[in-house]
Amino acid sequence: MKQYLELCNRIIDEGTWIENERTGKRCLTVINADLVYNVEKNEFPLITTRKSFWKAAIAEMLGYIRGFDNAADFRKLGAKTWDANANENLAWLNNPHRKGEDDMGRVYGVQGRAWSKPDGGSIDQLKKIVDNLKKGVDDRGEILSFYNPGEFHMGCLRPCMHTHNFSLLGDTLYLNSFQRSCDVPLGLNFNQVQVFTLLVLIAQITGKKPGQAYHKIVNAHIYEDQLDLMRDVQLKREPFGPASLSINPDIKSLEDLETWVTMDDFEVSNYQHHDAIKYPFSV
Ligand SMILES: Nc1nc(=O)c2c([nH]1)NC[C@@H]1CN(c3ccc(C(=O)N[C@@H](CCC(=O)O)C(=O)O)cc3)CN21
Ligand SMILES: O=c1ccn([C@H]2C[C@H](O)[C@@H](COP(=O)(O)O)O2)c(=O)[nH]1
Repeated sequence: MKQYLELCNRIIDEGTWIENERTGKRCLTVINADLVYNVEKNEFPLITTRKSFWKAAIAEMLGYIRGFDNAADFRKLGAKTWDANANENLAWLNNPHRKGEDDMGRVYGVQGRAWSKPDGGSIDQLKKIVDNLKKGVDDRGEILSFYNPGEFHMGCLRPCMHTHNFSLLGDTLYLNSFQRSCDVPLGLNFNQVQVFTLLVLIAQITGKKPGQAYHKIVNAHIYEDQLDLMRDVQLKREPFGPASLSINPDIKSLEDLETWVTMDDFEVSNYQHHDAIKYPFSV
């Protein structure tokens, strides 16, 4: 929580106003933030200075793991987060690659599970990582990358958290996650939960112990219409102590994650938080 608050304060104290063409809004912006989550000690990085909808964040990550390309599938799992990008952005609505209502195109999980090969067929990056880690193998290239510039024109948004790099030291699993662009009031609240949960899940299904997760953010911003709420409401509140996450121990394989897992398989304890804050969302 402390590192989140420090980043928010840093943006407010040192940020530069940048005009963003895609959304037509100005963003108060800093470059480079490094967050670390202690997954080993189960210090779940939930924001406490407002209510966090952590189940939607995990649902979104599970949708990426399943390779979803449709906002309706995310909704069924419990995340409405892709509705706007799939159905309200004019550039995407006019894109000939859009397959209709709720289609997100070739984004995130599609790249993670079915990266198209130029010579035909596709690559399942996540399955390769899980298979290797289960055997105790880290080939120093255990990388799940959603960033495929050759297919940006076929998706509604370029991935923000674009790369997850796993590493094995003995039987401890580490994760470095890279994010190019971060909406700190809304997105980061979700992304922290996702990095943490991804490491816990992959450690659990490969029989490893989770260590630390390292989260690198490049462009960290607050949109102009979010600033007052962040500065005058959220940052005035006193944070509470960390919560912890528990996951159904029956989840044992990638196939389990792909087939029967729901949000009922995740529980949070000791989550003390202030009231919800409704931040504006920019499409
Ligand atoms: N401008 C922008 N910011 C983002 O954070 C973002 C995007 N676009 N586009 C793609 C995804 C979608 N994400 C989202 C979308 C919506 C919420 C959101 O509205 N969260 C609310 C309520 C969540 C709920 O009720 O389930 C929140 O208070 O956290 C969060 C992350 C993160 N990403
Ligand atoms: O997981 C996510 C997904 C998206 N975001 C934010 C970051 C930006 O505010 C927008 C994406 O806009 P770009 O113009 O493509 O950078 O969505 C996030 O914080 N986390």
